[in-house]
Amino acid sequence: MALVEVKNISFKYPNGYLAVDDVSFSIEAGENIAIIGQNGAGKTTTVKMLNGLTRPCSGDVLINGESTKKYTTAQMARRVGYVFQNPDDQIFNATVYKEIEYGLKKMKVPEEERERRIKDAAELTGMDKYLEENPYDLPLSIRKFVTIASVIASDCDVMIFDEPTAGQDLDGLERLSQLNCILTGRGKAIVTITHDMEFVADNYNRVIVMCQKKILADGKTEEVFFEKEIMDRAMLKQPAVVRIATKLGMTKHTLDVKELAQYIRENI
Ligand SMILES: Nc1ncnc2c1ncn2[C@@H]1O[C@H](COP(=O)(O)OP(=O)(O)OP(=O)(O)O)[C@@H](O)[C@H]1O
Repeated sequence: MALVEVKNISFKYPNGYLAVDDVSFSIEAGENIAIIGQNGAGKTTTVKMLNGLTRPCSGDVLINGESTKKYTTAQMARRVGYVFQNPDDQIFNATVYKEIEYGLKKMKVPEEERERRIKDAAELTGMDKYLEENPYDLPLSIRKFVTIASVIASDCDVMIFDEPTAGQDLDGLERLSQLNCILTGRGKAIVTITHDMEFVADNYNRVIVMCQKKILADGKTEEVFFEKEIMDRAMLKQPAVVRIATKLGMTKHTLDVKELAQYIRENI
């Protein structure tokens, strides 16, 4: 049984706009998935239905085989954590420590366990040096890690990151890569919405391409990225390694720059 099963979900906003149309996919524990697509494709609306922030108008989302219809949004937050695109939609406590602790107190996690989880999440995200700071005295890129730390501390099975790479420097991107590895190693499923195709090529085994409210492709990253027609239809730019390999006529689909360099050395 898959950890998450999304079955034919659709969603219409109150103004009647259909934002997601009959979308289905499943997620296994330990999977690392990027959801990509142009602005307005329906990515955020789709992932919000995974944790109950938005309820499907039709279809269903099952977590560990159980329909999310039975759960309140608060109950869902224990299973599926969501890091908003804009951290300022999420942060409201006076210190980083209290911000990470907030959800744990709500979940009535005992004090000792709370402290252990806060320490772990803060160390993983590099927030350990900011614990007594007011989040709003920190730059946006760091505030994003404060919200990531809160979700890590909540220890959900599924963690959704909406545009985590936006505004991050190389250090932030490397930290995100490490987090992906560590969290999937712990059996967490990571679902990331991003417009950063280079980051996807380097970090995700599977991509879901959304286009005009529907899923256009769902498969191994190297296979999908080499399908120029799909990438063009979704208005997505292929990462540099794919464009170079294609121009060179390399038959093997690789996203590995070292492998591409070796091919060039041996063949050109
Ligand atoms: N509250 C709302 N009311 C009406 N329409 C909305 C609302 N929120 C989003 N939409 C519309 O739904 C569509 C899908 O939005 P969504 O945010 O899911 O797309 P997205 O793929 O995540 O885009 P982006 O990459 O820009 O975040 C867009 O056309 C958007 O304008």
